[in-house]
Amino acid sequence: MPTPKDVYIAVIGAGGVGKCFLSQLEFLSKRLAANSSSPRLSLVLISRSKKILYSPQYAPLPFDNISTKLADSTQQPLPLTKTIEFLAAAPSKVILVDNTSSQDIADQYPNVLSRGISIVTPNKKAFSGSYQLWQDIFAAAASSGAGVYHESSVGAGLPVISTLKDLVDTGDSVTRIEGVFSGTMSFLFNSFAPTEGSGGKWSAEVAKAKELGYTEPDPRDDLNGLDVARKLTILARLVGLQVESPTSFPVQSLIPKELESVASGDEFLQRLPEFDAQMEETKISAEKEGKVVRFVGSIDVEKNVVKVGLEKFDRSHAIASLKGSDNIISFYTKRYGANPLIVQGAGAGGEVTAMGVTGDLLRVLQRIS
Ligand SMILES: NC(=O)C1=CN([C@@H]2O[C@H](COP(=O)(O)OP(=O)(O)OC[C@H]3O[C@@H](n4cnc5c(N)ncnc54)[C@H](OP(=O)(O)O)[C@@H]3O)[C@@H](O)[C@H]2O)C=CC1
Ligand SMILES: N[C@@H](CC=O)C(=O)O
Ligand code: NA
Repeated sequence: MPTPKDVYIAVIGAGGVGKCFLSQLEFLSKRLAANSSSPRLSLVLISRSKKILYSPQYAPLPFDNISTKLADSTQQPLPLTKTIEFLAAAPSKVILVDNTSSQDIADQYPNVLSRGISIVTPNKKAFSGSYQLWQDIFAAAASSGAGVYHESSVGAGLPVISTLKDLVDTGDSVTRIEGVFSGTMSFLFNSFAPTEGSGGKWSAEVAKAKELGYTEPDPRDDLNGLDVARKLTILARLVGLQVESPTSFPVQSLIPKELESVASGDEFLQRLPEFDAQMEETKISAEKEGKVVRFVGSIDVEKNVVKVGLEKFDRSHAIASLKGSDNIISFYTKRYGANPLIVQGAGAGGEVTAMGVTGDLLRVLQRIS
């Protein structure tokens, strides 16, 4: 029999972020179990595209070798609607952790939340899809009392969304947000066009970024600028701008014209070396001015202008001298004046992204238990 302290956890997606999340969840549930007044976490469902592992009676699934057990599971996959039914029927509170980049799952958030199931996720699709979906999500959460948290949807585990919410909720007036919002783009330009030395080949750096787990499941979603556009859409909405979609403002794509219609991400990566000369030209043109090129985004709140694309920077500029997959996000506000509040650090990677998801899980626990 469940006790009021039991909280059931369902995890969809066990890739780069999902696997790291599971090990952090194991750590957290052990830590909470050591304190008798803390909620007791039970993992009751885990799934991937074509695999599922769940306990029909909501008995906790043991954590040991959970990814292997999922891969070997012979349980019949449940359609998403059945998964939601299963969770809604649980005899205790439930938190759904969406570690996918699926739009289909994101579209179900209003339904999930209206059934009283809380959500934590690094998936940007729900919060940067149509403005109607954004409104439906927060309306469903408000009426059911379920929590919805998505810190890792911008700047991975960096405290970007929580910082912006604190600024807004304490009455500061945010006038401008700008910086480097993509771990992949940061890594690519820091290694392809470093402030010192000559840098690697563009296509080879793209392949490395994918291997390191920085890119979206399909790296074209990073290179076409859409990933950054999604993050800016989320931040713009949080400061009150009614941005309709991530394609409703100027976004520069780095996908060569000739590769725009290739069928798969793998074919795209295979053919990318044919177009290295194009990016090389962009780099050389900046070098001729003594500068380096970087992929940045900005939101001018007062003018309601959002844009994403390449810009040239002096080598001494903070954006030019970032390292690895670091993001840098500057919040200009009335309270902070001429010196912005700056958040900086790793903006991609399984562990740091999962940390933002696990931190959000803690926030939901504080709220519902
Ligand atoms: N990687 C990073 O640094 C960051 C990632 N994020 C976000 O985190 C999320 C996960 O990224 P990442 O772990 O790198 O991606 P991966 O491609 O490594 O993992 C995605 C996982 O989701 C599963 N999946 C996809 N579609 C479905 C579906 N319809 N039903 C069930 N499972 C599904 C995949 O299963 P299968 O393998 O079986 O197909 C896989 O286990 C994305 O939304 C991404 O934007 C956010 C910040 C940083
Ligand atoms: N692909 C994204 C992952 C985090 O959102 C990035 O590189 O920033
Ligand atoms: Na974040």
